[in-house]
Amino acid sequence: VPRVSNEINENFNTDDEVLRKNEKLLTDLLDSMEPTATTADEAGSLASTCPRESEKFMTFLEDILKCRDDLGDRLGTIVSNHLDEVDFVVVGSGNAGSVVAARLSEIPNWKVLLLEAGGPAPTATAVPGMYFNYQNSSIDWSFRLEPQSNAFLGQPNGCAQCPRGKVLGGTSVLNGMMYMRGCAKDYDGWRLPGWSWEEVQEFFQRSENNKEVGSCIVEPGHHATGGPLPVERFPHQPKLVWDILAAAKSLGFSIGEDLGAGVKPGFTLAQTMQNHGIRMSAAKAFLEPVMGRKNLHIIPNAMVLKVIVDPKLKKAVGVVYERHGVTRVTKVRKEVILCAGSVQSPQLLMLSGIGPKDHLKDLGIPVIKDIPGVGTNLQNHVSVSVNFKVADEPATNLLDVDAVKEYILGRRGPMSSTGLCQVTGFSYSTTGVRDGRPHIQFFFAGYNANNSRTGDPDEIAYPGGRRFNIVPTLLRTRSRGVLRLRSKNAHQAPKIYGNYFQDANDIPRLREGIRMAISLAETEPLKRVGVELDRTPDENCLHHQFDSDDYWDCVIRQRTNPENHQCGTCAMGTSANPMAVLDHKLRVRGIRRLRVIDASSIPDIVSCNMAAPVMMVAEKGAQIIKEYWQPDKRSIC
Ligand SMILES: Cc1cc2nc3c(=O)[nH]c(=O)nc-3n(C[C@H](O)[C@H](O)[C@H](O)COP(=O)(O)OP(=O)(O)OC[C@H]3O[C@@H](n4cnc5c(N)ncnc54)[C@H](O)[C@@H]3O)c2cc1C
Repeated sequence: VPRVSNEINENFNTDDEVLRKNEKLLTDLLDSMEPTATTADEAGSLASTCPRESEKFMTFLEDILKCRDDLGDRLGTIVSNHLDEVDFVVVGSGNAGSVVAARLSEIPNWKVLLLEAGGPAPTATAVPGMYFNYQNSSIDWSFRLEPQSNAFLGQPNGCAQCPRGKVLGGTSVLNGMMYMRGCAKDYDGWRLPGWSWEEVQEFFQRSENNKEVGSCIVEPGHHATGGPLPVERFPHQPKLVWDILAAAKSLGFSIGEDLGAGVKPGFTLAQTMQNHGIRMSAAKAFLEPVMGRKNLHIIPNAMVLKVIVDPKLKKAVGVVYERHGVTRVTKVRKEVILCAGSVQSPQLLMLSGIGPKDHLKDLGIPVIKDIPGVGTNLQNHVSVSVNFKVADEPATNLLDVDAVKEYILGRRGPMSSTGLCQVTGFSYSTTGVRDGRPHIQFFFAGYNANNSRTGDPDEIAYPGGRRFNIVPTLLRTRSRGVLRLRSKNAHQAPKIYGNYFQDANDIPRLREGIRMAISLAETEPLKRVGVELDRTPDENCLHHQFDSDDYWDCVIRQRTNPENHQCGTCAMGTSANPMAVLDHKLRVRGIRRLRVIDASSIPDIVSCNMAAPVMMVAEKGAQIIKEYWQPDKRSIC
């Protein structure tokens, strides 16, 4: 191995002959490992996610990755035939749908059909270093927000992006894998029976296989080891990660918080939803191990067009879906469960005649149930990216041949992590109430091993030195967005109005986050390694003095970054709340046999990333369904 590694290092460049030679060396190297099978048909190639000049190397890399069957999506190899009638139809295989389908199919005499609009996950999505590659690719719905007069002004056409996974595993195939739960006040504040922080812990833990129980990052009593979802820190950290944590410590923040035990002010390395350097999407964690179940049927590339609701009985009786141009109907004996996410669950309800009656009438959709709250209450975190540089550090490529070998041979090295994205921090703002819920979260981005032209360790990825970003993020904003149908065509993306910065406190508070990010960069541990604010002014804010409050407010409006934590568009609520779409058992109000279980069901956004909370909702939702249909068996599994 060392001999081959050295030769490749010495010789690697874009020259065809050398490339072929190195290919052979790596092939020989790989041949000495266990033989592996190739994966099923894939939605998008790795090379297509990179600039054209990287095509040769990235194609080569993808071929190597495909040699490892621990990376591929085995789910895509099994495609169910159409079924006329089942017990449950689950729509969408994302963070929620994978959990719901896996849990319901634990009951052997329940026939469960999972319909997913996307196909199998491309092999390289399993590589944490490729975290950013697949946004805006063929497995991303690539939604866009409607333009606003005071936000994302610098984005093309004033439209911000809203990535969502269109693939088996949904957005859990695109996300940053960070695992965290929010804090007690978040859930207690929902004021819904059965959903307090204390009551939902059981459902977080049901999913979890925490591989670091007993380590300093895992507080005793909050975690479990028996679930399908591996949770642990990445095997690799760039050195700057430790400098950032030292910097936070020097500002008085605690370090090494357990984000599963309840987020609080402090900085830490997040535990992540991966298994020693392999992304564990919800599909991979929950569905792959049970894909042999005879009663679990999965149909990828099946786009649900609407739920069929009996208008007299007010009862869901089935779904209409389309696959490869053919439209089909599947009926249900028990329930339809929408797990299509915050954008498409409300879209599907409205397409099915359930939503604000005036809006439906305007589009010529027959109204079956007037529920004004459908599509309202859209909540999200909002952030802005601040650029820093590491003076004098050349931005050499982190994806080189050594990195490939380290990953292929041991699932270690820069490809086995998301670089700086694994660090996060929480803080109160100086003006907000300190009630246990932090106001600002910090994300970081940089040091990703995700693209290379040549695989040469000396290749410069970005001219002008190493760059990274600190991304202060508002966790508690009172601004609320709305989602409306563009037309009654299910293939047309709905209109998403984010309505960011409606609340007058939001911009000053986000500016405070920017100031905190700059203070972090000015601490001794980061100054020592050459970190400094990138003082290249934003070209749209040149009319303000750099670093003045007005300048940063302008940057916030230009470079507004809607986070990826959209929720609340089919919110649970009590009968006293006229805008509630679901009751506390996730049932659509006034319609029988129809539930929504996903991020859209969450009534009030939690103080952190959303994947683990969504999976908790799914675990609890599945339990509620089991108890309803099997009232004599209260604790199955
Ligand atoms: C770039 C990015 C980074 C993120 N990073 C993190 C992170 O590090 N940690 C974290 O906790 N959270 C993170 N999140 C957020 C988290 O991933 C989402 O909140 C979560 O995945 C939402 O789960 P869901 O089940 O509601 O929806 P999704 O996972 O989006 O699932 C919805 C599924 O339904 C399918 N579908 C939709 N419409 C139809 C239809 N009509 N017919 C059939 N199928 C349909 C979709 O294709 C999709 O598979 C991130 C999100 C993004 C976009």
